[in-house]
Amino acid sequence: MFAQFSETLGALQLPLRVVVKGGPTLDLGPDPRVTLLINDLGLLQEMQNPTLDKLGAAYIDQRLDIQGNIMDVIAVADRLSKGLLGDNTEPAPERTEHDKQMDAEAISYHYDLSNDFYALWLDPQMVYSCGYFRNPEDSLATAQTQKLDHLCRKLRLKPGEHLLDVGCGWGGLARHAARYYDVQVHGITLSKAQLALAQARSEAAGLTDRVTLELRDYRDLAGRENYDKIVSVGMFEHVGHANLGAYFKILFEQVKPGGLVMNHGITAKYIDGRQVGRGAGKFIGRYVFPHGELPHLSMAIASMSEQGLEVLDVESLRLHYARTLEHWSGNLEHHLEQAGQLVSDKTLRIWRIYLAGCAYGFKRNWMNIHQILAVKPLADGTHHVPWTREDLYR
Ligand SMILES: C[S@@+](CC[C@H](N)C(=O)[O-])C[C@H]1O[C@@H](n2cnc3c(N)ncnc32)[C@H](O)[C@@H]1O
Repeated sequence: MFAQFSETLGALQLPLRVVVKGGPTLDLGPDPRVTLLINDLGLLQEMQNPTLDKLGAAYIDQRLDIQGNIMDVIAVADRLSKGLLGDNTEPAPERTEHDKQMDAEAISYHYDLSNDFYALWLDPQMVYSCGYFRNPEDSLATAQTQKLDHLCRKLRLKPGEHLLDVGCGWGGLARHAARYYDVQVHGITLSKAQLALAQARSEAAGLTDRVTLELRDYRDLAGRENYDKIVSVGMFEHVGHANLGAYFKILFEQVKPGGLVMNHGITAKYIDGRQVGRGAGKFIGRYVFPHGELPHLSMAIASMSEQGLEVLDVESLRLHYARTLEHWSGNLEHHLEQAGQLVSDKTLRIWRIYLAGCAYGFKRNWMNIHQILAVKPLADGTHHVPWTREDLYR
């Protein structure tokens, strides 16, 4: 078994050392930077068909341990997987009918994990979405502040306006918009842990007169045309293809005529949803974001348009997200010991792979992220959005 394994993999010349527990050690190429410690011999057989979800699962289940820089580990795993399996793509994953209970459970699984754990590797504002790097060398904190401001500028926020933040996370955008743009923000989230900390932070910042945060599903927003502007950041990945139309319909109904809607979210590489990354998406769906779904940009735009939202502007921030994830992953790697005291070993293994793997995937164009700005036109079809983008960059 080991001879067959070494023959198949040796040809790939990977900078990889394989150490079999209680057995031999094998270098699969010169200068190994990554070591795989195989705790379960059965894995050698499975590694003849090394999809990334299988490799990830083996690590999570402790059948496999890793040594080396986590980014190198991901790169080597991908080379190994690609070397044996090629570039084949899988059909689109099965989509689920999302209901409120299913979504609440999925959100709680991910976001109610531990605020202290997230605080270890996010920026000080705890913004959990792609940053905006004016310069690739910007710090994470700078990039996140720039992103919050980029969104507020795109929304052309004016003092006294009412802003709905759908999926407000730990409230970073709500505080930024209230503090610097003097708007009234209503933020909703499905995570109890997020809400508690977001509320505490808005109280500590003395912003409770302008920031109202609550536990609420977007489907439970009451009334119509309550808001001048709506922003949704990193949330629509949880909506599901089946509910995309209903989601944008709610945003359309909630915004006043002439108001702007910003949808910032991750989008699929291919229109038909076929998967890239040899099982990477399967891993994310199984361990990280249950029932998460990525629509293609064209699908999001079509769905917004169908609901009456006129798309004005689209910006891809793909490489910004790769950089953001590199920061998150790097921060987590620097705090592994503390993290191990806050979450289980299994969770820590999952999040290590997820953050480094997504940094790798965004860099390689396995998925994208788009800010889509739309307007709900006035009754006569016009609107008052500036005729150029010049104001955004002044
Ligand atoms: C990736 S986080 C982004 C948080 C925040 N926008 C940020 O950029 O830091 C996704 C957010 O969407 C919220 N969310 C997901 N599904 C939701 C739903 N059905 N209704 C309301 N909020 C939801 C989650 O609770 C979480 O706050």
